[in-house]
Parts: sequence; structure tokens; C-alpha cells
Amino acid sequence: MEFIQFTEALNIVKSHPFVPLVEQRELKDCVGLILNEDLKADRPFPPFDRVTMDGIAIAFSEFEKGQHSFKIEKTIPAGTPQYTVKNAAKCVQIMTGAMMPIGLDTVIRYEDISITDDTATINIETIKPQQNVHFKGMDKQLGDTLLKKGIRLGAPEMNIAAAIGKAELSVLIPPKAVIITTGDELVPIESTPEAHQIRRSGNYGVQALLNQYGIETSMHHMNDNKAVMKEDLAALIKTYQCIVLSGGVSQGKFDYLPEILEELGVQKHFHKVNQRPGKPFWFGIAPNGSTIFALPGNPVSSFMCASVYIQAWVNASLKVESKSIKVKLNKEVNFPPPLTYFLECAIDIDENGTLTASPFIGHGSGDFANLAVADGFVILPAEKSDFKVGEVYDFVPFRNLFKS
Ligand SMILES: Nc1nc2c(c(=O)[nH]1)N[C@H]1C(S)=C(S)[C@@H](COP(=O)(O)OP(=O)(O)OC[C@H]3O[C@@H](n4cnc5c(N)ncnc54)[C@H](O)[C@@H]3O)O[C@H]1N2
Ligand code: MOO
Repeated sequence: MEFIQFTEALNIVKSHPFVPLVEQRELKDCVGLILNEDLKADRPFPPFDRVTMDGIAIAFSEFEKGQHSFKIEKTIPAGTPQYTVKNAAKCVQIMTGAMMPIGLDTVIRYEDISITDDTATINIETIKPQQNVHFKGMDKQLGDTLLKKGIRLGAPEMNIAAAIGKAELSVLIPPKAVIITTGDELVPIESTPEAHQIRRSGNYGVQALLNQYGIETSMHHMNDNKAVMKEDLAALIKTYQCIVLSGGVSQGKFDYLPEILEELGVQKHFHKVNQRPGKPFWFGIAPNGSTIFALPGNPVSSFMCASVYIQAWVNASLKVESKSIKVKLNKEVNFPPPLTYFLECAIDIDENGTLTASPFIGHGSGDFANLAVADGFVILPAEKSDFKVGEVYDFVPFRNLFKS
């Protein structure tokens, strides 16, 4: 079971999905979550013939007959019930958002008319019948499905849900996770480290990624004491359906985790993937069904494993397709080891609209400062060692690429 290939490891992770929780959430808390109901139009969109410009409303047939000056019969603000014009040879002043009066059909904006006393005169030669009106049901009909169960909710979906009166939505969410750091050298971020210590940091990047995937998280730290670790872990497995460990999975004399996990009866699905970074990644399922991701401690390794595997696990569990993103290398890379190489890259869009990847090789999986100049990982396959400029490879983002 040693050293499986990347795609096999990914498939194993994806084939052990969690069962999502179903919750009613306030609309403002739904962005990024998966909709668990169809949303249908409760009225036509728009619900009435909506005026789209401030100006006057006329009957086009009068203009067609040659009439250019119209006596003003009434002034109608938005938010008033529909008016019926008494004399269709007259006009009404009307505001954006108002209902088109019965008997009129065309709006001319204030910029194209002049008003003296109680008469409006049209100053342009050409107007189109029914211009500046957003007609009832033009966009969607009553009962039309506006949003389908299973989509990921973003900003545009908030408008739609609000418009049909949904103050709360039924959404799918992943189970809460605990991120567990291990290692005697790690101190809390509030502390000033001694010369031999470092602050715990990689777990905060992993936490932010998990939050982006809709997973709520808690943090826990364990020192390198096998008995205490075993006891802590047994309790945490009972509480959390998703356990994300970092560190302690390699060959060191104090890398107790693989042993402890085995002693706790966790079924190991793999330990060690033919990849860089993240080689000692360990994955398994506890007897109670909790999923255990034991990520290598090096911060770039844990960050990569969360970006690639945990993201794919969440998408597979929520039945959301992971978007396939291809990027073009803009710098040659030579990487002889027969490992899948996840290389940090910054992404740009060239003059042809193609995503181009500028690799930042950095100083290995401890060089987490290098992540700040990158947008994600380009995946360079294990079978090759020379990757040429212009070649296209898969890419896993850890930022929103299109956010400016
Ligand atoms: N003899 C071997 N040694 C190592 C191998 C190997 O195959 N044979 N693999 C190396 C690789 S690759 C990796 S990756 C690391 C992973 O080791 P562990 O998962 O056991 O992680 P640790 O040893 O606990 O930590 C590694 C490194 O990362 C720092 N760390 C850990 N947690 C955090 C955190 N939350 N924030 C910041 N930094 C963290 C830790 O201090 C270590 O420097 O093993 C290699 N060794
Ligand atoms: O796999 Mo380790 O993550 O190369 O440093």
C-alpha cells in the first residue's frame, strides 16, 4: 500500500464522501453553500409592465399620427397602484419603477422632451413603440424554476431568492472539522517563540481553505506525547466527522500518528503519495465513519493537500463538479523525480485570453512565504521531467482568480 499515485489517491478520497447536513440558513449566510431546494418564480419577472426611464408615458399610436405635444394628465411615482389614463391623447409624467398606466404603452425620457406649463413636447424625431418598458413576464413566467437544487449559491442568487421572498434557504453543508496541529516545537501565535520554536501557522492557512469550502472549523494542538495524543484523538474522533491532522506522519522518531491511528482502529486507505509536496499524506476512515486527513506538517504540503484533496472531497460529497482549469506554462520547468509535482504559480491572462502560469519554485515545502506570490498549483504529471513553455496543464487555484 506504499506510495500510491496522485490520481488513485484522489479517487480514494472522493469515493469516501461525507453525508451533508441539511440546514435552514438566513439568506445572508448562504453565499458559497449548496442550495437544497428548487426556487420557483412566485410572480412573473417583472411582475408588472415596469417603466425603465423617468419621463412621460404616451400612447404610441398618437405619436404615429403626428402628435408631438401632449397635455400632462397626471404625475405617477413608483409604488402607486396602476393608473388608467382618461384621455389617451394626453400623457402622464412617470418615474422609473412605476406601473405603466392602462391605455399608454411608450415612455420618452426627460432628456428627450421639454415641459412648459402642463404640456410636454417631444424633441426627437424617432421613437420606438413600447420603448423604455420592461414588460410583465418578459424575463420569467410564474412557476418557472429560477434556481435548481444542487447549485452553489453566489451573489446573483441572493437577488433571486430575495425577490421571491425567501428570507431563509435550505442548504447543504459539510460537517464541522477539527484541525489538529502536532509537534513540541509549535507555540501559539500570541507567544514569542524561543530560538528552537516556531509559531503554529500552517493550520491557519488550512483553516482558511476549509472555510472557503464551507467547512466550519475548530483548532486543537497536541504535543508529541503518544499516550496523550491517543487519548485526545480518540475523543476528537467521537466529536467530529472530519479530522484534519497536520504533522507527525513521516519517518521521525516522534511521528506517532500512523501508529496511533492504527491503534484506534482507523482504516488506513493510503499513506504516502507519489507527489511533491505532500508525500507522507495519510488518509483513512475511523470505525465511527469519521474521515481522517493526516496532512504532512510542512506548511506548503498541508496547504497543497487541503487545496487539492479536501476541496475535491467536499465537491464530491456535495455533488458539485470540480471545475477543470487548464493553464499554459510561461516558463520552462525541469523536474526529474518521477512524482506528480504541484508547483506554485501566479496566473495571468494573456492577450488571447489564455490563462498563463508563472511558476515560483521557492525553497521546498517549508517555504510558505512563497505561497503569497502564487494563485494556485499547476499539476505537472509524474511521467515527464521536462515541461516546456506553451504546454498546457491542470491547475488547482487557492484564490479566486477573477477577483481584482
Ligand atoms: N527520513 C525522512 N524524513 C522525512 C521524510 C521522509 O520521507 N523520510 N519526508 C519529509 C517530507 S516530504 C515531509 S512533508 C515532512 C513531513 O513530516 P511530518 O508530517 O511528520 O511533519 P513534522 O515533522 O511534524 O513537521 C514538518 C515541518 O513542518 C513544521 N510544522 C508542522 N506543523 C506546523 C504548523 N502547524 N505550522 C507551521 N509549521 C509546522 C514542523 O515544525 C517541521 O519543520 O517530513 C520530511 N521528513
Ligand atoms: O512531501 Mo514533503 O511535502 O515534499 O516536503
